[in-house]
Amino acid sequence: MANNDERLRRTMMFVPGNNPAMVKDAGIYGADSIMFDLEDAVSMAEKDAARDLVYEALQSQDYGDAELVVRINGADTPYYANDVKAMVKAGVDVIRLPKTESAGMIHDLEKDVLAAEKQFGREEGSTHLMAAIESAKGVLNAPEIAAASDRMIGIALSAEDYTTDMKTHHYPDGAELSFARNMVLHAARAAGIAAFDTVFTNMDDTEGFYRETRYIHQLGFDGKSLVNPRQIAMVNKVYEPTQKEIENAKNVINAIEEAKMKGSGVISMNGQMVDRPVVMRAQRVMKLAKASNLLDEEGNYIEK
Ligand SMILES: CC(=O)SCCNC(=O)CCNC(=O)[C@H](O)C(C)(C)COP(=O)(O)OP(=O)(O)OC[C@H]1O[C@@H](n2cnc3c(N)ncnc32)[C@H](O)[C@@H]1OP(=O)(O)O
Ligand SMILES: O=C([O-])CC(=O)C(=O)O
Ligand SMILES: [Mg+2]
Repeated sequence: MANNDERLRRTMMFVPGNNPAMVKDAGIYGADSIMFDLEDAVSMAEKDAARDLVYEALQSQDYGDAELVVRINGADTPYYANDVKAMVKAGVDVIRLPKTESAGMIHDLEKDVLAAEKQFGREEGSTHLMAAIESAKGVLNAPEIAAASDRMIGIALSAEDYTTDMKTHHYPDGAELSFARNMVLHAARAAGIAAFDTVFTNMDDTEGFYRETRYIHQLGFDGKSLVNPRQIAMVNKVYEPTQKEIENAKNVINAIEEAKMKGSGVISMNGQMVDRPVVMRAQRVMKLAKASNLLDEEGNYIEK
């Protein structure tokens, strides 16, 4: 299993790498992961300046507990080699490869990252990777891509490019994304890594954003790529467990602890069987409850 480090990744916010104010303030909004973009948000003329800006920020800014991700330019561009070197040198947590179509692209990136880790004295294996799936070919190869490296922490569906490749666009009901979402999600789960849903670009359509987020939460995605800080609280709201779910999760965890002391791995609670999968779901509920500030010091539910 790859880097399934149990970190919560509900929100991965794109920050244009050429915007000094946005890069500087990116940590104040509370995203689980901050993703500096060197690719499509940055014009050709600004590629080198954006790389320098993000490199400096990674060295000097305090982004708290957020995971720091950089979307580099693809290997078929003249920017890729310098992007990889600079981001590894800066000690980024995760490199996101855009428009990934094969496991081979991840293997090539892995070699380049390892060479950079050696060159700059970084711990070997410390730079994690993720892939954006943005085409029919990428979707069909998603299982191999997700399992391509022990450095992989996740894969993301990127619907803007994907729907263009499929000769359609991102509709409100998302029917055109159904196959891709299910492929990406199954590929990620089979590889033991995170799955991220696509960006939602209409900032004024709050109801549409909630509808889409509730849907991908129900499917089982870890979270979404975002383009705007206003979307963070909305995603967190959807991922927030209810009081009933929290109380049930606590009861499950207490019951299984008691059962373990009696030497049993399965028990019945209020007539319902409690075994490993139920306990794992309960643990995830408690982690989400904690991240949503819904627990006091004793782990009891607190009304917000
Ligand atoms: C298909 C793809 O490849 S998507 C990925 C590439 N695209 C991007 O990275 C775009 C990222 N998003 C943005 O640039 C912006 O959110 C836009 C252009 C979509 C909207 O911008 P605005 O209308 O200014 O947004 P809004 O009014 O909500 O901004 C509020 C505050 O949040 C800041 N902000 C907005 N978006 C971001 C962001 N993505 N990262 C960091 N800060 C941001 C603004 O600078 C502003 O700060 P201020 O109050 O200190 O001035
Ligand atoms: O990765 C993303 O979510 C944004 C993106 O590039 C796309 O949708 O094409
Ligand atoms: Mg794209």
